[in-house]
Amino acid sequence: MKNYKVPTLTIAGSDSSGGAGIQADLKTFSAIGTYGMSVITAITAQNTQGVFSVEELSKEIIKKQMEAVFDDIPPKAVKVGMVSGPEIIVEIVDSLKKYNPEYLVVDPVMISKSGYSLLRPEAKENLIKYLIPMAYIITPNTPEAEEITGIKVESIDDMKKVGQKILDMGPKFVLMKGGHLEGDAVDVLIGKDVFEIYKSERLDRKNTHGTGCTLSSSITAHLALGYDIKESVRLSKTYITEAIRYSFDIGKGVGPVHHFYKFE
Ligand SMILES: Nc1ncnc2c1ncn2[C@@H]1O[C@H](COP(=O)(O)OP(=O)(O)O)[C@@H](O)[C@H]1O
Ligand SMILES: Cc1ncc(COP(=O)(O)O)c(N)n1
Repeated sequence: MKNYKVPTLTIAGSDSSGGAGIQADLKTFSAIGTYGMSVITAITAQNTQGVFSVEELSKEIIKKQMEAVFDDIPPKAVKVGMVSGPEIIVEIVDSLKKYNPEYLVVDPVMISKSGYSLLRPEAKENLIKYLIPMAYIITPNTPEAEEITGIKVESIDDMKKVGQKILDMGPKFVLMKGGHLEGDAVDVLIGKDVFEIYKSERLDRKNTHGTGCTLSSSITAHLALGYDIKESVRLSKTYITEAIRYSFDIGKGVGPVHHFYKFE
């Protein structure tokens, strides 16, 4: 059930073309029916054809944004996306520890669909050491899961094995996304006493800019609305599948998914 008075927060990078990052997150928070807020970590000059430049914000302004939000409108659930550099991660982790939100969804954004690195290599260690262990749920795609564990992921069996390794790093749940594998689009949810497979048909679509951002924001919004983890992932898997089905051509490259397909 929608409730536009339930606050949700995204801590992520800005995508000037509106298909991924903060912009996708806020659209998703609204489409699912929550009150969306944002802490911007970095600004990208980006469109459907690629990422052309990235400028990180200072850790001071990130801290101030977190204070401003949490002191006034404590979010029910928080999502972290692009975090860019090692100092920013430390700042975000410190603030999250201080405010201790009920649900923390971590989307370990590393490389854009267009192949641009959105996480500086020297930031990987802090992501693994500090951010991943505090997540309620982390949502890696297969290349990200490989980066985190150093193990190849080429099958659903690999997703289970590597997902378990990531679970051992401390998060409560891991959602291994299988969009980069062949065949059906299969995601695997792993927790201490939880193991669920979410399968959908693979849609033959070119416009998949922002799929990961949209899925993790949808999970965040559903958790904030009171759904449990399995139901939040199930409803979000349906949402992303339909958003991909109705994705559309805008711009000259890889266009966005349709966040508001339900409202057409
Ligand atoms: N062509 C597709 N058809 C249907 N679902 C897809 C397709 N590509 C990705 N998905 C789904 O979209 C979500 C994002 O997946 P993925 O592409 O693995 O992550 P990311 O966008 O972070 O790279 C997952 O639920 C995945 O199963
Ligand atoms: C600011 C920002 N955050 C995240 C992504 C990843 O999205 P995708 O993997 O769909 O390119 C992106 N391109 N830009």
